[in-house]
Amino acid sequence: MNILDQIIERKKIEVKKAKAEVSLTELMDSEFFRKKGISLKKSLVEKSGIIAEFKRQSPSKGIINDQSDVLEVVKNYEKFGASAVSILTDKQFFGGSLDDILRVRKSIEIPILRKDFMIDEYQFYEAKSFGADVILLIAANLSVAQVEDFTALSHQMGLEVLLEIHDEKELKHINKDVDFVGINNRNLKDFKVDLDHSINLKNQLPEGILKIAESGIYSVEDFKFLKEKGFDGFLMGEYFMKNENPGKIFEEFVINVII
Ligand SMILES: O=P(O)(O)OC[C@@H](O)[C@@H](O)c1c[nH]c2ccccc12
Repeated sequence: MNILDQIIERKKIEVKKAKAEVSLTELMDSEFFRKKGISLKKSLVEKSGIIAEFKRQSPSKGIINDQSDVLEVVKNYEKFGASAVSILTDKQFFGGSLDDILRVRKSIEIPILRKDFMIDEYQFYEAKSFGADVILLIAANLSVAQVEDFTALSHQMGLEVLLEIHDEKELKHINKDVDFVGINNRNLKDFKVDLDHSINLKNQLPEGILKIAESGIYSVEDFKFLKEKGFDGFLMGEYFMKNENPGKIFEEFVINVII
């Protein structure tokens, strides 16, 4: 079984457990459930375009940073111009939790992307109730019909949708309602990173859709290359998180790419 399949198997068990512990009605009782979300569409064009990620560990890299405090890091991401923050909420493989979102929600005003493996409607209620504004759908583990249904459900709740694809056969998952298409430069099955492959795929996207380059952006040159090729947004995690002070590295990076 590849790692993505392992994650999904585990996720099914987690969702089942969460459902037994907290009902949908309880989730819908949250103050955030009734609040309007903060739009990434707007902030993507108005700010740096960078969606800066908080990620403690990953299956491909092991521990990346288990010392930094989520609140301190995302406040700095916001302060120095991030368009949004991405927070990994998978515990088993990425060391995160929904509580990380809850903890920071009231302290920042930029959108929060709940980064997880969405397979069940319940998780969308969770995302909204813990204060997320955007959710990720990964084409590699969803059917075309699931992407459509989950997009409709997200919009009903006021969540924006980032659909992640990695190869040509996933182009069919794109529908006119998704808010952003992300191209993952990293293959989630073998972890290989290839920026040229992403440019190739980007050229096959429908016109007018907001395009986000994801993963493996490890230098100012990588960023500038992808920007020049027409990406509107840039999802970056490890480059910042592998340092003791991710917010400081973010600040330096933004200064370098803006000049
Ligand atoms: O740390 P990186 O290489 O900058 O990548 C960030 C982000 O794109 C990556 O964490 C990611 C992209 N898609 C995912 C899906 C699941 C988990 C993680 C991801």
